[in-house]
Amino acid sequence: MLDASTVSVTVPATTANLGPGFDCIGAALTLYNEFKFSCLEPSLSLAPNLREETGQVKITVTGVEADRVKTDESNLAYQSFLKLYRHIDRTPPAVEIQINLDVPLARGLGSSATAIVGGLVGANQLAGAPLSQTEVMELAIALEGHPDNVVPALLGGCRLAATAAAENKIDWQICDVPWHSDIVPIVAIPDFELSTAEARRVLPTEYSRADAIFNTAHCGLLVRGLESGRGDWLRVALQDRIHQPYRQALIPGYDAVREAALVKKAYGMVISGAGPTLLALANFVDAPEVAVAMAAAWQQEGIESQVRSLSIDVRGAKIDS
Ligand SMILES: Nc1ncnc2c1ncn2[C@@H]1O[C@H](COP(=O)(O)OP(=O)(O)OP(=O)(O)O)[C@@H](O)[C@H]1O
Ligand SMILES: N[C@@H](CCO)C(=O)O
Repeated sequence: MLDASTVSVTVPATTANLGPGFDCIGAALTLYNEFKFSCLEPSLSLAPNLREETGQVKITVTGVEADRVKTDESNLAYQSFLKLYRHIDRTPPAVEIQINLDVPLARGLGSSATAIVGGLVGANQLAGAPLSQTEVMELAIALEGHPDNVVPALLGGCRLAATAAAENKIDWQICDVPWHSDIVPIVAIPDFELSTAEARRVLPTEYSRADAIFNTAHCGLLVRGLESGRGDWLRVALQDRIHQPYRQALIPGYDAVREAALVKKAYGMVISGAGPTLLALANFVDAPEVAVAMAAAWQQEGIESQVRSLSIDVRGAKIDS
């Protein structure tokens, strides 16, 4: 079989958790990274005994904070590319990867998920699409460790992921969460990074029954609030006791930015993913003032930020061959 030799994959940024949906809810945003894969040689056909990685890769990166992304074999998009070839028992082709970034790194906007999804989808396409979208999704979740960024990055929209018991592997149920068109996601992206690993280290390993009940109730209300666009529900729903109380201290200016957003009638403000980006949800009428207030509040704390009113991406990872 001769594979297509060039494929380009555009992958949206994502905002995970949305307050109470820690590690299970996320939404794709209209901000994108692009990954272009060009085979430098045709890929070899099924050859389980030739599975050593060739190590032949050339990576170039352009766009936002391009110099911060590794261009050697440890690059996450390339590692994900290799993972798919390993999974299908085929030798990966030598490849050139051109990455163009618009999603800032380590800010809580799913940059790592874009690299994982980009690498897996690109490899699958170059290999002639041997894996279904569900199989690609399962590999992506395994690589990232949790589903809330990679699932919406792959599928688009706002998604809730839950596991079902299965014999030898985790069986995922993915549910789309309708997002009312009046609700605008506003991201305030500060000029400092916070790695997901660091933001997960500060979390407890056990929680009280009261906190578990609190988040269960708020997560249910969040789903209905997003669907209906009801402000009274969203104002209550965007509260969390699983991760935000422990992470706020890692984000200087958190209280001031939240207060500024709420004064301008945002429904609520949460940490986007593992932070440090802060996400406010507001009615489209109030969104412009909320955005200005969040930027001003952070500036008063001596922190530069970029604040953007975005929309929900409904397409997910998009392939151009
Ligand atoms: N386009 C990319 N190509 C290769 N590697 C990337 C790319 N984008 C991100 N990464 C890798 O992912 C790391 C950031 O991952 P991390 O999980 O800390 O942040 P995030 O994914 O931006 O945030 P969050 O998971 O909270 O949304 C980077 O330091 C880099 O190693
Ligand atoms: N649910 C994850 C998202 C970031 O990868 C977290 O909050 O740690």
